[in-house]
Amino acid sequence: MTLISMKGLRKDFTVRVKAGRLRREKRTVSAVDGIDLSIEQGEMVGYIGPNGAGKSTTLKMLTGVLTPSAGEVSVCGLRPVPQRTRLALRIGVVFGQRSQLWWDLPLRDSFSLLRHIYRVPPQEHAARLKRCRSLLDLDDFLDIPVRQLSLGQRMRGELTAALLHGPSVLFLDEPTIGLDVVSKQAVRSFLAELGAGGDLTLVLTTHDLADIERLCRRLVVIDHGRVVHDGTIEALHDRYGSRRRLVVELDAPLPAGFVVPGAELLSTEADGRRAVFELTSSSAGAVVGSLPALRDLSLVEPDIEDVVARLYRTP
Ligand SMILES: Nc1ncnc2c1ncn2[C@@H]1O[C@H](COP(=O)(O)OP(=O)(O)OP(=O)(O)O)[C@@H](O)[C@H]1O
Repeated sequence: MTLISMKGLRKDFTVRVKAGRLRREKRTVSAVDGIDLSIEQGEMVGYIGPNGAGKSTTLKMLTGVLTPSAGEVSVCGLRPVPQRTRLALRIGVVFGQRSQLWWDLPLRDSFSLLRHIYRVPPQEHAARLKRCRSLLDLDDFLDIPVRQLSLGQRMRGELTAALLHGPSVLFLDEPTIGLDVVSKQAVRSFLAELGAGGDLTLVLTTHDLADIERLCRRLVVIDHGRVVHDGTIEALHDRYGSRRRLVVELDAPLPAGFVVPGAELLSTEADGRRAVFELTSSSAGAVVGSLPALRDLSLVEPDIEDVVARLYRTP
């Protein structure tokens, strides 16, 4: 079942730019420039792109914060702006930079207020909160006012707040921004656990590609407000010719002019006792089989950061 649909979605902003010492002229910025996309129930989609690509603007249109300039958008069968109140019951939203919690209240009280606002039956609320408390380790800071929480603690609170009414779709804008390694892992594991149920649909924007690798089967890359890739991470590697690397340690230096068909020797170090091959069409086994005096080896998977950086640079 399609839960999110965008057809020819556009958002133009009119901005005033300096055009001389005293003059300013109007210019139109197409933040989202004709996006067609549909997302099915249960999909976990990474929505990425360089700064200013239009990610937040898209999320704002999907969540009813911004009215599109043109095109159609529907989320859970609703039109986000005119049906915003009904939509709020079906979606959860976490914008990393903004809070939906009450700054002066302890987390526990924020959660209880949200139960009243969304009119969640007490048992349902209690069951969801229990799950979040255990998966996100909330108990140590449930009674502390939100303003005194660390960023990582607050983010765990934000995720809980976004889920207590049982939304079908979760929109996350940079949920791990500024978090330390441990908190990032806690947030990712929590989201992975939620996704494992197969019911929750998740749209995630992030500049941290480890979030995507850990969570998302599908990757949508946008640039200048347009979709430039829509597919799996593997498809991205295939498209950009990413290749695995084989690093070998040898007991004797690699013979001069050493060649293996289907692999390219990228570099040698330690007087030829360490060599790095890129596997073009050959298997690691074929290279290893032809190496003299092999002591140790490791295979390095292609790095998604490199591929995405190349994609961002492609005009
Ligand atoms: N309210 C606004 N008024 C004018 N221009 C805007 C407004 N909001 C966004 N823009 C412009 O629209 C473009 C897309 O911005 P958006 O915030 O959607 O990008 P983003 O992909 O989320 O970027 P980032 O990764 O930096 O958060 C940018 O050129 C931005 O300057």
